[in-house]
Amino acid sequence: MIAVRAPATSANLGSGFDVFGVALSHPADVVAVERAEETTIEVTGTGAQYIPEDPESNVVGAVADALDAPAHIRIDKGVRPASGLGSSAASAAGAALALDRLYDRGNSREELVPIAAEGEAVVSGTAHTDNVAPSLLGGFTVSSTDGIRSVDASIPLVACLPDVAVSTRDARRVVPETVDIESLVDTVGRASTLTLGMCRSDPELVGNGMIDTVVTPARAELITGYADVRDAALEAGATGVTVSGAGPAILACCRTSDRRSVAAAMVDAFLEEGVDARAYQTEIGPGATVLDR
Ligand SMILES: Nc1ncnc2c1ncn2[C@@H]1O[C@H](COP(=O)(O)OP(=O)(O)OP(=O)(O)O)[C@@H](O)[C@H]1O
Ligand SMILES: N[C@@H](CCO)C(=O)O
Repeated sequence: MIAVRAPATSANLGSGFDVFGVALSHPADVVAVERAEETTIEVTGTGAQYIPEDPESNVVGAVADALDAPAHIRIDKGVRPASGLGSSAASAAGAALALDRLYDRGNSREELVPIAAEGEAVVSGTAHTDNVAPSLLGGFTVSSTDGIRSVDASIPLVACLPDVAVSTRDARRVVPETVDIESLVDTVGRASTLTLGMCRSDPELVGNGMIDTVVTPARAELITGYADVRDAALEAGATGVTVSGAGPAILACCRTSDRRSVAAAMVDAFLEEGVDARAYQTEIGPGATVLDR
């Protein structure tokens, strides 16, 4: 039996739609695999009741197929589904690494990224890699048409998750189909600033680079209280705020000294809108790890 802890992730970071992603130090899924004649799946943990155990519908079924690695797969969910925190990606990345090691397939983590992305296609309709890449590689990742690159960065974060669900499939429907040149120039500038900030582990630059005028305004409409929660986080010291992945989680970048008050301000602002929420005080962390058992 092999068990892997695969972390939650936050994709997009505002200006890097479908490109940027970060691994979060917590929460995480744990995926345990044992060889079997055919794939069966068992799911426990946060939101398990909303996750299918049928291999055709669960992301890990597609990963087992892609690796030709049938197994009994147990998923202990730490990352709530439809959260914007890469819940499906954590399971897919964990299964990819665990099954690869179980069957000695010898793939590198980079080679496992497109395999894990097969799982993402099952739930969102596209094999986007911006969540599975950080869950496998850790740090800050750039999924570009010319490859996937990662860099370690030390950045404190708050991921505030309201008690509502937004599916990635639905949130992709509101993404604008065209972009004007002014927005393009602004986005390239912000994304470049964010990348520099990651290389320097500078929360100020990362926060400035998270501003996005293209996708985030449309996605924010799907999240009750978004503007109030963003403003409360900025007032409490956040250096930048955006929708995490496809939402409804909201991601704030901050300095370590402000993280606790940013988290409290975000939860309170959601509560004022009548929405229960929990805040993860987290940071950029490592990729999936094989557990000693
Ligand atoms: N192993 C799994 N873990 C989580 N969700 C799964 C899994 N397998 C299938 N699903 C389905 O995927 C959907 C959740 O994935 P979705 O991409 O919408 O959310 P997310 O991964 O939290 O979001 P995001 O990609 O925006 O960070 C739910 O419908 C859920 O039933
Ligand atoms: N880039 C994807 C990530 C989903 O987590 C999207 O925003 O639709």
